[in-house]
Amino acid sequence: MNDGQPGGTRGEPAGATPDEGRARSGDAFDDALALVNGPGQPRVRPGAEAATVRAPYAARGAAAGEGGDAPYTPGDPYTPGDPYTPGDPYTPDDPFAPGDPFASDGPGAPGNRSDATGPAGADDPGPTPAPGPRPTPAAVPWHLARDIARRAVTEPPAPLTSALGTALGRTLAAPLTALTDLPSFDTSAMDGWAVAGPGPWRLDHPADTPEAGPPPGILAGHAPTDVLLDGHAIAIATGARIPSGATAVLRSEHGEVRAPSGGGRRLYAPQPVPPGQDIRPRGQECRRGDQLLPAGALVTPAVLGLAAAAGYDELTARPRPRAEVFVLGDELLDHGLPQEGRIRDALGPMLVPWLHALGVETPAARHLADDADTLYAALADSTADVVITTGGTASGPVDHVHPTLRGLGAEVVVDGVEVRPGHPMLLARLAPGRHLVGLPGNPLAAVSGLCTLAEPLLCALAGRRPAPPYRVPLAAPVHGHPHDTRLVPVAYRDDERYGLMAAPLHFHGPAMLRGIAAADALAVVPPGGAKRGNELELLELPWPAGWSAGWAPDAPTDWSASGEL
Ligand SMILES: Nc1nc2c(c(=O)[nH]1)N[C@H]1C(S)=C(S)[C@@H](COP(=O)(O)OP(=O)(O)OC[C@H]3O[C@@H](n4cnc5c(N)ncnc54)[C@H](O)[C@@H]3O)O[C@H]1N2
Ligand code: MOO
Repeated sequence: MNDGQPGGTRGEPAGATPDEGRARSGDAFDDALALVNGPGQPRVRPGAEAATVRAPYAARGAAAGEGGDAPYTPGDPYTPGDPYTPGDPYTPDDPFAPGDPFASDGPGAPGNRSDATGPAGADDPGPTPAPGPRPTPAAVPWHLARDIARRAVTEPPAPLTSALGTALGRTLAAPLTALTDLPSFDTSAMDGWAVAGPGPWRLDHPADTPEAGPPPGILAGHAPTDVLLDGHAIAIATGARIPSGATAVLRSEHGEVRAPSGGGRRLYAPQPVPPGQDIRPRGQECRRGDQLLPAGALVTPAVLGLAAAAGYDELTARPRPRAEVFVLGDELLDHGLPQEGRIRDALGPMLVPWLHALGVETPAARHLADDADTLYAALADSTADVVITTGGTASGPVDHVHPTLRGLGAEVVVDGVEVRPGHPMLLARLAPGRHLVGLPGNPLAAVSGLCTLAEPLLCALAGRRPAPPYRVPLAAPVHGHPHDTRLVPVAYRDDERYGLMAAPLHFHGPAMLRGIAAADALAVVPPGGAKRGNELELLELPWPAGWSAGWAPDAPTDWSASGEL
């Protein structure tokens, strides 16, 4: 079946000959994009302004969202030969294009779990309750699934008080209030002279310093006690405390020192010096007691710096959630080339650092044998806040997740989500405060489950606020599933005419990682699809936040623990 690869030669980038697709731009990202989609476009990271809704088509009214090809005028820079245009091979090969053979994975396909548990149609007798001590819920819409996952946490783990450095990546449990005014004294913003009143000024030497040579002046860290008299000046360094009586600071490059014949030194300024110039007044940034950040803010390196400046030695913050990853599947290899029906584990190497990037403490993934007893023991023994399993969510002969959850008496909170890929994902409550997220085994389906269920759950466990929805217009149309939401890898591109846009990437089949590996985000495509120019919600991939929070991936997957392969 077509697993989402573009048309033309199977496995070649869409809209390009094989050679074109592999042209190198010299830029790693453009090369990656070219490998995925054909010749690349410059990469543009969204800046602060990009966090707001950008609506390049908004002025064209409803046509942008509903009116066929209305937004595309002749001469549109995307039309001829653009790798993302409607005529691009991307479109007919889309897994949800009518008549696409991939549709056999769709909702009408025989044996599709979602059909068994999804919303009832006119003749549908409704979901059949699964056997076991607890009824299992029907598949839920994608937005609802995220909401349920977020609300599954009734009480995040108790906050801990620790030295500043160890609070990195935790979440503020209470607002950060200033313990001092900032700056805590009137401060010189420049190297130069503190002056009192209008010039020229008589240059003071601090007590006990020789008259000859440049006056040492007031340095940062000093606490001047002498009052600066009107008509006097004294050298001062950036960050030094302004002496009382001073009215301004004159920058060193703006003043001239002369030594008149009568003795002493005089300081001249070519321009009048306005009162307050280059003085940072006490309390300019905050007053003691001001709220600097709300509870729920992530403790980033910048937050640590602010907290230190504001007088904190310790922070009280909610700990990073602890997750464990169990990789299921006897077919998985941890090294070398796929052989004899066995394939490489793509999920252990991906999920653990992905969780680190989300600010989650996660040891190396454990590979468990496809054996119900092994899974039962591992789940029963785990003390993690969240256990993440991969594979075994469907109803194959070695899909043990559902029966094991029943055996453990776990409450299945979400059993299937109306999203492609990844619809067999699940969320279960193992015990009060402990959850399991079951990710489907297909690698992009696992990413979908991670973003749909694990990320909101972990965000709530960390006591963090959910990020506000982020919407960007699509650079090309995307087919929709008839009933389910789709998550499609996209890369940002900067459009001369329309600004930031999200370009859908090829190789988005459930078993493929090639698209997501080149992506900036996953676009949330509503049932029925989206046209070019439609603004779609994006789930940004967490790399910048994760890497800046300073975690490195742990040791590689441990394959040797007892009871495991
Ligand atoms: N009768 C049905 N069969 C399937 C359905 C269904 O609704 N009814 N859904 C399909 C969908 S959609 C998905 S997704 C998968 C989910 O299957 P499981 O979660 O049970 O996963 P597995 O069967 O173990 O594996 C599926 C696929 O992924 C490969 N895999 C598994 N783990 C890894 C890994 N760590 N690294 C790389 N690849 C992995 C595995 O070899 C399989 O090819 O079920 C469908 N079937
Ligand atoms: O399409 Mo499955 O949902 O491959 O995850």
